[in-house]
Amino acid sequence: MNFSSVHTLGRVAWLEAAFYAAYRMQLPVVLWRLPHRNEQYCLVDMSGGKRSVPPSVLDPQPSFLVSPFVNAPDLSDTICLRPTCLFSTRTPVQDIEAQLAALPGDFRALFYEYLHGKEPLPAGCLPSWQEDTPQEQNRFEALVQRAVNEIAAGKLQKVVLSRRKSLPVESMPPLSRWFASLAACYPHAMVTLLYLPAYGCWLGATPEVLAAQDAQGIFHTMALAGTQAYDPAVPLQEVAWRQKEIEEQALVSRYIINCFKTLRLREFEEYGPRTVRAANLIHLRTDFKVDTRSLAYPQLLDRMLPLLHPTSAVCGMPKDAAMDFLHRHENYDRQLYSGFLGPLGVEGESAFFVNLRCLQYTSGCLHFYAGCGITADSDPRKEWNETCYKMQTLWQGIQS
Ligand SMILES: C=C(O[C@@H]1C=C(C(=O)O)C=C[C@H]1O)C(=O)O
Repeated sequence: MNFSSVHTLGRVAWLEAAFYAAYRMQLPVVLWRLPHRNEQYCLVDMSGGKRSVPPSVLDPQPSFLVSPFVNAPDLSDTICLRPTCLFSTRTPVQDIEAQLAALPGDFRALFYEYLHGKEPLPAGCLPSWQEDTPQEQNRFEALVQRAVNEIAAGKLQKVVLSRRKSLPVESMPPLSRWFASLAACYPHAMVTLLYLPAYGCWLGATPEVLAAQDAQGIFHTMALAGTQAYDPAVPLQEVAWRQKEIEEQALVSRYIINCFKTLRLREFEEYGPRTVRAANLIHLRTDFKVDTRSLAYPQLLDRMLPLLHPTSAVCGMPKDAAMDFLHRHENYDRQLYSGFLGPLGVEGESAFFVNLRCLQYTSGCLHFYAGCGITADSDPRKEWNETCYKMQTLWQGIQS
């Protein structure tokens, strides 16, 4: 191998090569780019990705956590990826090569074939967008109506209903190119490309922080709910919200405040609600911050994570009644959609995001996922349209 030619390649090519080599060898791998950052990271786990209670934020070893939507109360079904190899677009090439040396020879061979273009990167075409059938629209609108009726009967206050749209594809799509497009188009989002043997490939650009703790010990979570299409003619400060969205978002804020109360923590700061943009959509958002250093509470994230997931932004209120409704009526397995994912202790930071605005590639199909919060005032047609906009957001991002 000619090292000098390898060294001149952009580091992004190294991430791509590692992704496809791991995918071909059915090893867990994830690429990610945090909101408002430039660096992209890659983690490959040769141990296969074990399920466990999430490691503590105080654990000195970095990891990447992936939780399905349905998890145990102690989150023991979380997949914990440990790095056999972990590098970013800032890592010196010599360091990446030293890490690769620890990987098996067949992985390295594939890796360098992708890196040198001897093995072409997947280049499958984007399928054409197929409109949903009237049956699918009717089914979803009837589901929304059923939820509205149960809410009116006082059985629950809010439930978040979702659906999956599947498009057949002939060959593996250019997932890493789509990852790059999303990273370029959506700087505010957490952009992830993940492969897990049990779940296939997942690509997403999510605007929703579930829980994070930065290197300065600042804990952050948010209540994000209420959705409208973004209209560039209306400044964000002038956007008007209906009572329905205001209440729906307030329920999420109340849910988060209750989590703090469970821990008897009063020292949180609350900002908002404000209108924020997420690609071609806008939402209402309240941010909550806690200075864990001044409170001497470094493990706050460990305590909050199992209380927060799943928040009423993706499940509902009360949580058990909403989950029960979803089990009885939603009629499909969300898998990783509306679960959470993110790095733990990578360069001193941990940040978990709700897995929204995502697609899954598995066995000849692309599956798009989207949901919407249902309250007593929901209109089934508007909720249907909301799921369409959310899917289109991702669709537009990968095409650009
Ligand atoms: C469920 C989704 O989004 C969630 C639901 C929202 C809503 O109901 O308005 C808004 C943001 C997210 O918390 C999704 O994008 O699939």
